[in-house]
Amino acid sequence: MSTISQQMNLFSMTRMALTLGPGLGFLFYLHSTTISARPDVLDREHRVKDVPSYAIKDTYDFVIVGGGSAGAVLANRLSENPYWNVLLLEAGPDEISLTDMPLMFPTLQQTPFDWRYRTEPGEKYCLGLKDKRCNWPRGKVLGGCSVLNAMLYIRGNRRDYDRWESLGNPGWGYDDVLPYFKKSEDMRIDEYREDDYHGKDGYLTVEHFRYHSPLADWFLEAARESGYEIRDVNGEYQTGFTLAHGTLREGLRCSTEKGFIRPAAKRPNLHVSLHSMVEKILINEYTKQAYGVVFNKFGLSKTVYSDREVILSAGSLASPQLLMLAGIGPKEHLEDVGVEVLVDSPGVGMNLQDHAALGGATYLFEPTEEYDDQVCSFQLPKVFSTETINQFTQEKTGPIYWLPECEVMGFVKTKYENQTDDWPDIQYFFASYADNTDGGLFGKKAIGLSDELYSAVYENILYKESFSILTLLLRPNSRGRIMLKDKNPNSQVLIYPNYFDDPQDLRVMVDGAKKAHKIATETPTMQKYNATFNKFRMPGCHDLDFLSDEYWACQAQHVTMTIYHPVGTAKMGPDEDPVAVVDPRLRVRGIKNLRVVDCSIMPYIPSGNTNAPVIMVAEKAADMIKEDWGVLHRYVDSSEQETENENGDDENKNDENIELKTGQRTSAKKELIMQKTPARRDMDYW
Ligand SMILES: Cc1cc2nc3c(=O)[nH]c(=O)nc-3n(C[C@H](O)[C@H](O)[C@H](O)COP(=O)(O)OP(=O)(O)OC[C@H]3O[C@@H](n4cnc5c(N)ncnc54)[C@H](O)[C@@H]3O)c2cc1C
Repeated sequence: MSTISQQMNLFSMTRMALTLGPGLGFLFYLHSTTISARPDVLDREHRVKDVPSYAIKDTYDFVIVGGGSAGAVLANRLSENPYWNVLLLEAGPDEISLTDMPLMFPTLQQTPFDWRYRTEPGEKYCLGLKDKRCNWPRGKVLGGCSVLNAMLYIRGNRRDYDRWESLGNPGWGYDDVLPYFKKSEDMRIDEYREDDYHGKDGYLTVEHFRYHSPLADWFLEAARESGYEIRDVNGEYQTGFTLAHGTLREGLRCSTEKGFIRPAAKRPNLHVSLHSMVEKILINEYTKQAYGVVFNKFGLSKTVYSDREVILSAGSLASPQLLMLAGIGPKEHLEDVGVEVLVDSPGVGMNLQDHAALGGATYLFEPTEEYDDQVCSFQLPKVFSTETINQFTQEKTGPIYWLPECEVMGFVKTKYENQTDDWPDIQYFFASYADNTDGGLFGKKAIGLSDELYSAVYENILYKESFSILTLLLRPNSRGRIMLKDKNPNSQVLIYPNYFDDPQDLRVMVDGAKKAHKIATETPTMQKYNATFNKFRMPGCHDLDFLSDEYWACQAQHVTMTIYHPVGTAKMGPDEDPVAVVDPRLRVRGIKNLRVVDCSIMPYIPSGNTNAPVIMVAEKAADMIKEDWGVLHRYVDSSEQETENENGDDENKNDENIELKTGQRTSAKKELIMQKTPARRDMDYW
């Protein structure tokens, strides 16, 4: 490093250290004012009560490990049956008021709500990040990643699910899963409420973000000028652009904790135990039957037994870890780390897929006079103000309801994709935010940008009006892997994402980034605001022609950003597939009474963000579990229900035993015929 860049680096670090105090001061003031002025955010009445250790029973029908996106859905749906007792074990705490606020999205990472994973270093990715390792945030909180995520509601493409089915997974085609997307959804965007692709009676509320900057309109207009449709990308067609749809209720985050657990929190047959780190799945080595778990709560080890099933919903990193620790995994690897092999399951931890993005594509622009008194892009000194806090606490408006990281989203096809097909291979996040606009306080820390890169690329354009575009690879060919570090359940797994292992992934990314660049610089709308690419180059890419294909590829390999969607590490598949870990009913092969229900089971990553898909997976899994245990469950969709009502039937006729009265929901759209079914035990195991 030259002396000039060393000095720049030192200046940058000192400046950040000096601005950290006021930044954190803002957060503290916002948090404390919200507590006193916004009881609706705290929602004390509906919050879950952590079951104390002494009240935890010895045995439950179902023990769910992990209260994240999927686990929360299961806890609700399984405890709909009043004859079943359900225990949900979550390693983290409950949400807090800051997690509700869309603007706070990047500030939640690298905090105690985040497991703070980091990938192993590689030669082809994350080269501009600290130690050449990417940060992989994962929610350690009730609601899991749905509490840390960017709230973007995207389902993926019809073809994704048809492909899952074609691999030998009956019941997972698009026409089968669409009813479950609809079942979970409480669509509140007026124009989509009555549409065939959306549901309005589910627990997961979907809205537009309440606050937008003028850039949102410019982005949409630029996309239109580039020939793209503005449409519902969760509807009949996916290719096109849209104002972001968010998992939001009244403008605030609708995590699965808020959506699914709060309405069920008062059911007597559901126990939720927080701060409960599951360390071991108990499996009878002779019968190969799962019968409970060992977990640690506040330093005390506790064992609970399951009468029916243990369900792993600990996410794509921890579920394969717990399987491997229980002796279910690739034989050689288990032997290497000294775990006794129970089932040689070569697919556990394999098939890791993630959406990698090309980060750092920053554009400067000049707003015209009419925007003089407006916040255009997110600029920390303008947005972190008492006025913003007052708007939030007193008027329920303002930038706290904003997600500058993605105002507009697009799905496009590169030259490598069939142009007549509606199966885009690239997704864009058009952001009225860039890493220079927060002075490095949050984004830099969350991604893990190196000090050297930050000072070289951003220090000269600090707090200037800027936007950025994230280009994301929707269907990577590269595959990564999760491995155990050792036998200790508290050790984090080793993550090898292997981004760009297949060179075609880099080619697709480059073509996608160039298309985005055209939208950003060659459309009349963007030219009106003189949008230009940040001229300060990536260290490591200096020698390459600026914005040549090689330069874009180099940038992708330096600022490689996870879009936080790891999937596939315990994939489902038919018996013939030797690396399928679970069957199409999500039962772990070779073990009885053990299922995996979370992102791990996805054989291929969906073409879009993964929260809505995993919620769909959990909704469907809950029905499969009910079916498998002889509990008839029929979901009646709205049209059928209306006919029944016209015939004079009481719409709540089967609901008297079902405690669904908390929250805003009615359970009128369901008909549940519950019967007490005996647990199937092959032997007495304790
Ligand atoms: C920063 C970020 C931004 C994202 N943005 C979006 C977005 O905008 N839109 C979108 O659709 N998706 C987004 N995602 C991805 C999406 O949220 C996840 O794919 C999804 O939430 C994963 O759900 P899951 O149920 O598989 O796992 P998780 O939600 O991760 O749930 C796993 C749960 O298990 C708990 N757990 C783990 N190990 C143990 C243990 N041993 N004992 C007890 N509990 C345990 C964890 O604490 C966690 O609560 C984002 C994710 C992140 C992290």
